Amino acid sequence: MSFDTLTSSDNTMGTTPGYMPGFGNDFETEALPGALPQGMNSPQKCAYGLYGEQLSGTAFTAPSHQNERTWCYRIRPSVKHVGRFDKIDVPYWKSAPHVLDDVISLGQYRWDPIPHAGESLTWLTGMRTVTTAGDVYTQAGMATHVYLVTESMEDEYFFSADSELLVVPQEGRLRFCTELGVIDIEPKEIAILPRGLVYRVELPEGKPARGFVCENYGQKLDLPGRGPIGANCMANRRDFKTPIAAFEDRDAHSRVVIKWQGQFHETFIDHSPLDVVAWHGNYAPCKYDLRDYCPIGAILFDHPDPSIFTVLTAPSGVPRTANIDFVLFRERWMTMEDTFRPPWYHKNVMSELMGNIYGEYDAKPDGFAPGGISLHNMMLPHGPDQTAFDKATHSNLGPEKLENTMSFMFETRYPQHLTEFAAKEAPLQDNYIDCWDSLEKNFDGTPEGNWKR
Ligand SMILES: O=C(O)Cc1cc(O)ccc1O
Ligand SMILES: [Fe+2]
Repeated sequence: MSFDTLTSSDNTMGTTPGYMPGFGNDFETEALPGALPQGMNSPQKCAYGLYGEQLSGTAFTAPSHQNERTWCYRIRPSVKHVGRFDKIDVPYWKSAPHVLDDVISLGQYRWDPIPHAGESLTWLTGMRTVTTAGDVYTQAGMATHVYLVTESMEDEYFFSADSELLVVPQEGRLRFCTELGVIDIEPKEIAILPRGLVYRVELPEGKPARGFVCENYGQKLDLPGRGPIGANCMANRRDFKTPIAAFEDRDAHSRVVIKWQGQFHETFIDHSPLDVVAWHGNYAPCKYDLRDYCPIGAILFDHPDPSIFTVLTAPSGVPRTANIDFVLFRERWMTMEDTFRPPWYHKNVMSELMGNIYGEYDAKPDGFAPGGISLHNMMLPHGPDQTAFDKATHSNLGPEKLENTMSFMFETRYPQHLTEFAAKEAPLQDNYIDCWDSLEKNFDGTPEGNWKR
């Protein structure tokens, strides 16, 4: 294994991150030989003069198959990475409950891609909350955001005590220099940043980046149970990648920003907090390539529920009713016979926020652009637009490959509330609901119906 260690003048944490395969594994990794204690967690004196420290992601007493924690061996303990806190304003990053009197969230909404604003924005200042759901104070619900990043964070670090972040890039690369190692992602990949993990976000190519974030206030994202599908397909555990240890021993005046109970706080220190030389455990960030997702689908007739495309799911406490399902609609074959193949018209007790990563989504060939977002809130009817309906009802149904398509859904049991940014600043399509305007009555009392097209 190669190690990315740094000199005190280096700010990059290496250029080629290394990863370990597996989802939720008990990993161990060291950036200096012998830095990781063997057979115990808390030796009287740690090698290299390091401090031992535990990062707990679940209650100490959580059932053992769910218990997550990581032991870090670091240059300074985390208490040295914070000082006194001052509240700061991060005006576009909102948390639930955030229900506005003059904004109507009841509706079907769609946005054009949110453009870069022409101002210099970091991961923190470039986060634009679109919806919030549930309640951050009680660790239930989520928020959805679009990030518009044009600048790397420099001598600035962040962690969210409120949430785990699921990051879905749509344009440009990102580098997460975290306490536990470095993760690079680009469009078609995702990253998961656990609650409490300190990191800095860089643009490794210096090019602006845009993408989507699902902020999970609740229990951690997990792989869905496959039930009768068995042990393979959908997202396979081995395809998730967790970074190897990397650290900085760097003295520089630095700002640490913490999101805690929906509010932002800053504190200043005189060194980099990314100083974990070795670690072991199962509470760690990871990345996943969405091209590794192996969809399971209908092979004779009918259109199954989209839950078959669940990549990750976060429980809510109500059995099989997710706080968040992350669902992927990617390239796949359509083979169903005598079937209306695109998503059916429906109303859903869950609320559905979708984003287009690239290409065309089969239910919305018109107007749902890459980078665009749609929201079909709890119990709001929706379904294919006129173009998709016409194709689905009149085309010959041979096997057809849906090519050049990758959209996703953040689905939650909680209704989603629009922020002021989403309702008033972002490029909301006023005419979105017109996409169903021309759907006609084909009913004429005869079994054949009166198909005008
Ligand atoms: O509304 C949508 O486009 C998402 C969706 C897709 C699908 O195949 C079935 C149901 C569903 O909500
Ligand atoms: Fe839907």
